Amino acid sequence: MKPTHALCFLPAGMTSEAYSRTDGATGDKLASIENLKEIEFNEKNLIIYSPPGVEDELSARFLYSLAYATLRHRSPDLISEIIVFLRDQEPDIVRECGDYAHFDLKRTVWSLELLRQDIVENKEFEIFRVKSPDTEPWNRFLNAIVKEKRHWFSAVWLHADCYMYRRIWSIFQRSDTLMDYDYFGEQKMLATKKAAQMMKSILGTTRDLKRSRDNFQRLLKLSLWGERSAWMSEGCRLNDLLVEYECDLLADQSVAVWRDLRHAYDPVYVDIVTGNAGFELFTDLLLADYIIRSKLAERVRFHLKAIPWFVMDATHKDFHWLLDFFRNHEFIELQGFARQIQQHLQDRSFILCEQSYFWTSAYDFSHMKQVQPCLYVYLSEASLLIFKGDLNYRKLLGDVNYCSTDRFENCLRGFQPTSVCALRAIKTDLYCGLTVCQVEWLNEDEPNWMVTGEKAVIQLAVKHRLSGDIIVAL
Ligand SMILES: O=P(O)(O)OC[C@H]1O[C@](O)(CO)[C@@H](O)[C@@H]1O
Repeated sequence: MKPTHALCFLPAGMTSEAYSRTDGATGDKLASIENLKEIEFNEKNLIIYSPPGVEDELSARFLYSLAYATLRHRSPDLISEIIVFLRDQEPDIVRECGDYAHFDLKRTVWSLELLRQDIVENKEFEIFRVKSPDTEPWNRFLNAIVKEKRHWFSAVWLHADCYMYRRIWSIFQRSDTLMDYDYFGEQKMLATKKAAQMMKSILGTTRDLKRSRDNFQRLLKLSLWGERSAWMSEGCRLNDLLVEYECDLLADQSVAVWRDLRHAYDPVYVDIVTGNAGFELFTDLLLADYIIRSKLAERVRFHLKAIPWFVMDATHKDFHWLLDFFRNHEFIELQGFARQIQQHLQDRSFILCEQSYFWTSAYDFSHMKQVQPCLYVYLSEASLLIFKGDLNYRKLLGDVNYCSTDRFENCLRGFQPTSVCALRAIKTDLYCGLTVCQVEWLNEDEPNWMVTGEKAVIQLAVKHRLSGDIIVAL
């Protein structure tokens, strides 16, 4: 069942009556002018005054949707925040990137302002002109979108979201001095530093955990909840928190994941398509370390992002930065963990997969077999493929507004190189695999529950690999 989002995502400052009564006669004058502007924008851009229907693709063309609220407010705000950040950090950036960065920054800020304006005015998507390894595939993707879906507010939301992050990156690619600069790097590093104490105490609690179903579930759940900020607060205890979070798990197939892994044929590989950097990446490493030490698999392979992505996503650079951070930290527990990871990398029980731009394309995963067959085959060598986070979940479902009770495996639309597990803290109005009425009950309690990241799911679609059968026929 799908919820009605009628009251959840009204644009800021707007009442539901304002939509039904457009005369603006009541209330404060300024608010009415704002309301009128919104109405004008909506009419000009053919915004539909309803939430998406079942099996519609999410899009900002639906007024009552998170996509609309994001494109109308959050995305332009995010670009403004980058601009403010660049201005504040100019002296540091010039120190890091060289004197000429001063001039490049001016041009970069100007281009970011234009991009912001593009979104605000609902312009058409443009093809990319700056040469990068993924320019051609991106342009092929953009050229294949039907004309009516090439604008920010008419596009599939997933496409618009990914396109925005790729556009931001391409602005930085235009200048020699800033092309390697990670504009989200500072946030990722600060968050990691804040979490050091917590990571130290978790390492203390999880050291030498024996192979058991309970311990596996504990580490899987830790990796799921890895981005919750409560972890950072002083004095919180791992087991207490995991117990407290249990009631926020709307679907929990962790036992099935354990069973699937235990019965997998050799050689057992587990692939993790990571989400956020910092503390969340630390929890992924902890899970991977446990998988190797308890001999559940002989190899864990990590897929990281090739470019700065959705603010906190982990890139290869973030991975190496985290290792250095641990190595040089005053806490001996963190130093020890760095040595352990280094050892896994050396003996190839941990593999950092070759950088793939597929993860930072706008393709949903059902297109992988056709667009990136080598990656599909590579993933099919694994016995278990774990996807972290909300964005990966949207890519699994192709941003299709499935009925919330539809089975997870039926919503993957053919993408199943192997057993697929989603560890997802819910941040978007998109779900499947839930029980009847679960969404309605949650809506009654708190209409915005689906954007807070407080509820989560562990879901699994099993695909058994036959013994010795590593390569999947395309
Ligand atoms: O870091 P995560 O969990 O992948 O979340 C990214 C999500 O954040 C959002 O920007 C919404 O908060 C979505 O567009 C996206 O799905």
